[in-house]
This record gives sequence, structure tokens and C-alpha cells, in this order.
Amino acid sequence: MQALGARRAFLRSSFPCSRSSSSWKALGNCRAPSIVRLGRRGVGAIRSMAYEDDVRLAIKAVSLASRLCQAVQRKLVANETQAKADQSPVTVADYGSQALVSWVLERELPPGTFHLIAEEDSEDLRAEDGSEMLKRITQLVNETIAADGSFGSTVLSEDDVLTAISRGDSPGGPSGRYWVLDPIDGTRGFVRGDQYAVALGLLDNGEVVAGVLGCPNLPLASIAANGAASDDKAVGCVFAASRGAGTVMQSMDGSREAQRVYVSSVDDSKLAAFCESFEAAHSKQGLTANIARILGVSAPPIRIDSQAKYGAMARGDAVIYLRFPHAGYREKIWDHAAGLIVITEAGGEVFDAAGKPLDFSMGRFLDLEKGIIATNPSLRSAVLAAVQTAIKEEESALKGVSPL
Ligand SMILES: Nc1ncnc2c1ncn2[C@@H]1O[C@H](COP(=O)(O)O)[C@@H](OP(=O)(O)O)[C@H]1O
Ligand SMILES: [Mg+2]
Ligand SMILES: [Mg+2]
Ligand SMILES: [Mg+2]
Repeated sequence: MQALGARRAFLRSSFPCSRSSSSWKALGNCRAPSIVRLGRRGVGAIRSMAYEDDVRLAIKAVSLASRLCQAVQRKLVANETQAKADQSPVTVADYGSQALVSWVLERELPPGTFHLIAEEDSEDLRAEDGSEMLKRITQLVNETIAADGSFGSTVLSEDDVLTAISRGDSPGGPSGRYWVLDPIDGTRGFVRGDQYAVALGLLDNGEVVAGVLGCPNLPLASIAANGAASDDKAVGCVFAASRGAGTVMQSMDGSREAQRVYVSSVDDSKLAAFCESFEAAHSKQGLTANIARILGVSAPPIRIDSQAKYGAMARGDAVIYLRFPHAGYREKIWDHAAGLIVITEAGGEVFDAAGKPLDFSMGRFLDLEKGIIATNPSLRSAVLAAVQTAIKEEESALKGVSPL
């Protein structure tokens, strides 16, 4: 394990914008031409530095994993994707990303303090027919580490990779610190060549206290609600947030400076664009259309895969996020932990269909009432009321009776 000084130096080099300072402030100190510039007042507004090193470490791990995913997405081949027992897809990049993030965190955190709740497990890779895939994953992980250059001549064995992936099996719970990882959120989007996110959150005593979202395909320019394309074609965003310190967005390649981002302040629901899953199987698009109708929203839904939606909303591209899984689906904490703090630290609110905050203290699953909603404080009551009306209408329609 490295001495603290060496660890700090490593973390400083983890994010290009932060090279000149060891402080999380440095991210905010960078000039921000388009959204909100963090001048002296803005920096002064960032009071809590409690998770500063955790955020830097998370950014390093997520950036590395994102590079591995980008390399795979560029030349995705069919035999690098498998179907899991629940028929959802998993690729070499999901496993490679989880192995990298887990390995980096274990390496950098004080001994005995690292606990990880992550989506993937190593069972299929340990099976006889998983050996080719494991070989490929190990190769990808080692290529990514070598290209990064900050880990010396480290080479991971197949066993190291399996161990790193398996470390994500922590059950979580109400006390202690847990890192929460979705190595690729939106695998279907990833395989389609669309949006996905590497999502890493940190829980402290059951609450999300920090989160980083790597969104390699998300445009740096805002997504216009009317679908109009921006002249700025650059893609690749990293969103980072920690409790009390706000949310910042930076370009993934480090070419643009970090900027504080904020949710939209639109307070007229008719003007509020909403976002939802691209996959109709993940959220009831009929129900969300009815919620939008009740709210008077006229813009078409912005449909994107993964927690990239939370990032896009945190910078004001959409004002409302609606997610209503079909009956029987249980939400997992890694699908929302990082996204939640990215939104709340940008000034937004995330709650379920009963208006309750999401509870991350119950282990690997979220137990919630019917769906997940995010919006700004001005629209919270109107959106919640519309959600509850639309759900009542849906239930009545199913029973074949009028809601009145
Ligand atoms: N039937 C279902 N209903 C709701 N969510 C589902 C689902 N099947 C899969 N998911 C989750 O939806 C996530 C993608 O979210 P989105 O729809 O916002 O893109 C998936 O994450 P993974 O891709 O990490 O497995 C998966 O956890
Ligand atoms: Mg999955
Ligand atoms: Mg996911
Ligand atoms: Mg995933």
C-alpha cells in the first residue's frame, strides 16, 4: 500500500484539470465558459471536502474503465456478448470495467476498508466455456493499464481479474462504507452503439455521499429538447458529485475545463422536457406519456440509455426524469446511486411514486413505491401529483372501472 503522500500524488494525476492542485476545489476552479463559471464565490460555496480524495479516486477508476469500454465499443464483436440467467446482456467490457474499477479501488484505499457492491459476478467466467472470454477480458484490462501508464509495469493474471470481479459481492446494508458500481449501465445501449455510463457511487451509513458518472458517448453540448443538433459534436462527459460540494462536469478527454452544473430552474411544467429509458421494456412509456399529458408537457420525451439521463438532467437538458418499471421488476442500487447524487448536488430531487426518498440502506436492492422520479424543487409537487393521478388512471383502466 502506498504512503499517503504517494497516494495523493497518484490522485492528483488522475484528472487532467486537477494537476496543479491537490484539492477538489481545483475542479471547480477551472474556467467554465458555457454553463456556470466557478469564480471565487463558487469555490467559496463548496464547503464540504469530506469525500475529496474518494471523488478523485472514483474519477480515476471510472475514467480508466471508460477507456476500456470505448475500445470495446469501437469493435464490438458478437462473441464478446453473453446473455445472463435473466437474459440481460453482459459483455467483456462489463466484466473488464468491473475488474478495473475494483482493482484500482482496492489498490488505493487503506487496507481492510474497501467493500464493493457491483452488478457483475465471476461465476460464468469460472465455468469451462467462460475461459476464452476471461482471456479476452484479462487482455483488455492489461492493455488499458499499460496505456494509462500510471501503474508501472503491473500485469494482472486471469486469477487477479476473477478476484477483482468477485469482490463486488458485498451485501451492503445500513452501516459502514460501500462503493457501488455499475460497470456498464445501459449495456443494451452500449451494444447498440448508443449511450451508456460507468457509474460509481459511495455509500456511508446507508446514504449516497459521492458519485461519479462516466458517459463516454454523451455530447458535451446540451441535448436540445426539440432534437435540434448542436454544432459542437464533441462527446464524452464525466460528472462528479459529493455531499455538500456540488456537481461538476468535465470532458472525458480532459480537453475542457470542469464546470459546476445545475438542474433546470423551469417552474412551468408545460415547458419542462422529460427524459426516460430508451428501452420500452425498462419503463412504461404509456404511463409516462400520460404523466406528461397531465403536466401539459409538449416536447417529445428525450430517450437515452443508462444513468447518462441523470447527468443530462443535472446540467438542465431535461427537467424531469420518469422511470416506471413493469410489474415484478426490482430496482438495484447500482442503477441509481451515482446518478442520484449527481442530480441532488446539482439542486434536483429524486423520489419514488409515494414522494419518499430512495433508501440505499437495505442491501443490493431498492424497495420503493412503483417508480423513480427526478425533477427540480419547483416542479416536485406538480410532478408527484401527476404521477399519482396517472397511476390511479392506469390501475382503474386495468380493473375496467372509471378513476372518478
Ligand atoms: N425489466 C426491466 N425494468 C427496469 N429496468 C430494467 C429491466 N431490465 C433491466 N433493467 C435495468 O435497466 C438498466 C438500464 O437502464 P436504462 O433503461 O435507464 O437504460 C439496466 O442496467 P444494465 O444495463 O447495467 O444491466 C438494468 O439494470
Ligand atoms: Mg446488466
Ligand atoms: Mg445498470
Ligand atoms: Mg450494468
